[in-house]
Amino acid sequence: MLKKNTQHEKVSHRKPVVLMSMGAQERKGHDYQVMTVKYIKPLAEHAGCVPLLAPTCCGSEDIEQYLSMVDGVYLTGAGSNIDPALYGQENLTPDKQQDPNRDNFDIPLIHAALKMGLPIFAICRGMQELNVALGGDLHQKLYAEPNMLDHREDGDESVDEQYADAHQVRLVSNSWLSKLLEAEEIPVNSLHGQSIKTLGAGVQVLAHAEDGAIEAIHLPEVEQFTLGVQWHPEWKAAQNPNSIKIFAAFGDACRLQVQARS
Ligand SMILES: N[C@@H](CCC(=O)NCCCC(=O)O)C(=O)O
Repeated sequence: MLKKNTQHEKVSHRKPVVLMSMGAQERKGHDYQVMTVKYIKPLAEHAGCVPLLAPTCCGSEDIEQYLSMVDGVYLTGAGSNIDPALYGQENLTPDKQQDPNRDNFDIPLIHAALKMGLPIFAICRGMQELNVALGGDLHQKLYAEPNMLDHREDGDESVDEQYADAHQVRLVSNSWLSKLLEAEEIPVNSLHGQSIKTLGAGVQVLAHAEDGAIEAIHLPEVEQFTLGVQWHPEWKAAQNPNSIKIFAAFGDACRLQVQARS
C-alpha cells in the first residue's frame, strides 16, 4: 500500500492567537489592568481569533516572549492620551489621563511585531500609537485646530448616542480598504480629541474625514496586514457590515500567519 507523504501537507487548524494590550485603571485605591469587552468580542466572533490579554504594567522585557505565543497584535482604543514627550511635544492636555505603562509596552511591541511579520490591527489610541512608534506625531487638540471639526463624543449623551455614526470618511480610491469595503465613503462614529498630524516612517493614509483628519492608515512597505482606524469598528460590530469585513480581514491575515508558522 502506498504511504501518503504528509510532510508537505501540514495544515494547522488551530485558531490564531492575538495579543491585546491592557490599560491602567484606578478603582477605589487599587490599580487594575483592564480591557473593554466590546473590543474582545468581535476579535473572537468576527475575526475568529483567540484573544490573549497582556498586562502592560510589568515593563517591556517579556515582549518577545509574548509575541512568540501569538499570530497577530490588536491595539485597542483607550481614554488615555499618549505621552506627547514620545513625539517631541510639550503636554497641552495635562488634565487628561495618561498611561505610561501602556505607552512603554506598546511602542516596543509594535517594533517587535513588525520585525516578526505579525499582522497588526489598531483602533483609535492604537492607531495613534502605531504612528508615534514610527516617528510620527499627533494633534493634541484636534478640536482647537483651525477648520477642523470636533471629533469628540458628547459625554452627556447615552453610550449608544456617543457611538452612533457621526461623519463620513472618504476611503483612498482603489486602496485595498476601499476594495474590501466596496465603497468610496463610509459613515463612522467618532470619539477622539487627538489625531495624526505628521505621518511616521512608512505610514500611508487610507481614509480621511471631511475636514481632512486622518481616519485610517497602513504600512504598505511591510508584507503583513497593517491597519489603523481612528473610528470604532468594534462597537456593535455584528450590526455593521463594514466592521465585520474589517475584523474578518484581520482574522484571515492572522490565519495566514498560523499557516506560515506551522
Ligand atoms: N485619547 C485619545 C484616544 C481616544 C480613544 O482611543 N478613545 C477611546 C475611547 C474609549 C473606548 O472606546 O475605548 C484621543 O482622545 O484621541
